[in-house]
Amino acid sequence: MELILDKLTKQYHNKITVDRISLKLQKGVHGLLGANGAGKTTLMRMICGVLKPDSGTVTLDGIDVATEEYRAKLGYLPQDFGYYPEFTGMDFLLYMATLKGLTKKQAKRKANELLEIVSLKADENKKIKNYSGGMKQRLGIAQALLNNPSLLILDEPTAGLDPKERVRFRNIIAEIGKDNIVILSTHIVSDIEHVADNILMMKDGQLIYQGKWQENLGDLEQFYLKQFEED
Ligand SMILES: Nc1ncnc2c1ncn2[C@@H]1O[C@H](COP(=O)(O)OP(=O)(O)OP(=O)(O)O)[C@@H](O)[C@H]1O
Repeated sequence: MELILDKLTKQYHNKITVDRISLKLQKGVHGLLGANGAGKTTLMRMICGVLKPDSGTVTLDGIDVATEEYRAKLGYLPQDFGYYPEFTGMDFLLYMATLKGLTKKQAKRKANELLEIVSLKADENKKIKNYSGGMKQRLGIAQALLNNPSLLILDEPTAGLDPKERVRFRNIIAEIGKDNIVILSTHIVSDIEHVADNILMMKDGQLIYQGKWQENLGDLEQFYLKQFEED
């Protein structure tokens, strides 16, 4: 399994938001770090095919991002994910499963399985408006997993989670990353430090670091802060 970005570029007005990013990613958890405005969301939206690049390509095992075949392999939790407050967790997953083309029987089976994985089984009949931030995020991950994606994209998924939720979240992500490609963006180093197999660091639309974090470079947090200090 391989995700390939080739000179991916997006410009808004006079500002290049994503600047010729080329990358090859295999299975594992990839942590995308960058300050607010670095271009993370723009990059992720292009990887998900919801935003068309000005130039460059995105392919998963040779399949182009603009195809139905690619979409079938993709799971996406956007930053501004809209939940339906009056739905229960179970209803929401069944609804999303229908949108993704699962039959009623498949939907039921999958929803049950995922609620178990994200530890929401006991709360499946509670309305989402009564869920905590962490519970909503876990439900968001569950909906992204409905189609057994081999590529999972999570945009700032840890925003608003308390420390306990963060740990729980990390464990879920690590498990999924064993067999799939997971890309997760954040501006908080500690969110990915212990879970990411690979670090991607973005600044002003460019990748300034890519690879396993090398201990000889020192502390990741210090390195990260230094990159953004110079501005
Ligand atoms: N639709 C748009 N029109 C104009 N400018 C945009 C648009 N989307 C993003 N930008 C600009 O592109 C830059 C990068 O935005 P982006 O959301 O990709 O960054 P980010 O790293 O995800 O930051 P954040 O964590 O704040 O979401 C910002 O300067 C933003 O104002």
